[in-house]
Amino acid sequence: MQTKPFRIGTRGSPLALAQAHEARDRLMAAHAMPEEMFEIVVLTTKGDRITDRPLAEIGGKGLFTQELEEKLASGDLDFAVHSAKDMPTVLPQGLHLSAYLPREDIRDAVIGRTAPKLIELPHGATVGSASLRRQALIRRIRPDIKVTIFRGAVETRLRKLDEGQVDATLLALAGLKRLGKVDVITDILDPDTFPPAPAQGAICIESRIGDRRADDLLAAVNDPTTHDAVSCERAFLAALDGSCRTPIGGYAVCEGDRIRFSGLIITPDGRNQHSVTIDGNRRDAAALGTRAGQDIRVRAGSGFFDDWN
Ligand SMILES: NCc1[nH]cc(CCC(=O)O)c1CC(=O)O
Repeated sequence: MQTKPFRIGTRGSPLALAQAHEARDRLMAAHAMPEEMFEIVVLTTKGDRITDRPLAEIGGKGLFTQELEEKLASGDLDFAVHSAKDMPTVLPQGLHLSAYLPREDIRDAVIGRTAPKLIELPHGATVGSASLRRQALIRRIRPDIKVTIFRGAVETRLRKLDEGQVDATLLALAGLKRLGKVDVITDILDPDTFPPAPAQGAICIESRIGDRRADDLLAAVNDPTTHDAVSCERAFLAALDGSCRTPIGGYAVCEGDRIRFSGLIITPDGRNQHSVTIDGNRRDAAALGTRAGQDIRVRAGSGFFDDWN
């Protein structure tokens, strides 16, 4: 019987802590283990420290994960808990995403101050968001809207909105639910017209490849439906661009042994886009995502990516 507690690494934001606690609670329940068997270890990442510049500018993917992954690789941590949406498509050698907790709602939520819905905002209104995808999708509906960079923890963004810095902001419904803040939401966006980021709403657990003790423990909390859907979405992202500089949206839905995926790429001004829908057997989830990404890549041509990079 193992007696040394498992060390679970997480960032320190309220959302990250809520996710780490959810992971620990599910592990305790699945294995009838006491709380003392899990130690939550809080680390600060580069993405947490730099809050005044767009993520794509600081260096894109990996900003929220590098410190955790170093400690995971060195054996200082047994697992790291992340928003799957923040994970690079390529992980450091020796690490893998070994479990996905049951997914929360995948949709984006609007928190409107001067109007509840995007289409009702005043002409020339300002929306705060640092996400290229949200920026592009907003401009597709409302080219007159100004999107300004809006970063920081969910609480910080809500405070800036309250102070009147912007007319509205967009946040993942999943994060607001996990923080118990759904009361601020004024509208929820349809994923078919406003596709979420790949892996949005999913919590993943990263561990060392070949760590049998970790694998045995994590298998009991893995949700196969979330695993397959997110694997498909991440493969789509990987086939297109891992750099975080291209607005990409898409989501997969599993039904029985089938999976259906819809995705798009769109220019930041919202004027040009290519979309794809594909379905197949759940067994081939990742291959379907890859094929969808390659299909879009061929149709868009390299010029589509060069135009603004
Ligand atoms: N990029 C930051 C980030 N990473 C995960 C979430 C929300 C939770 C999730 O999507 O699972 C957020 C904030 C947001 O987009 O509102």
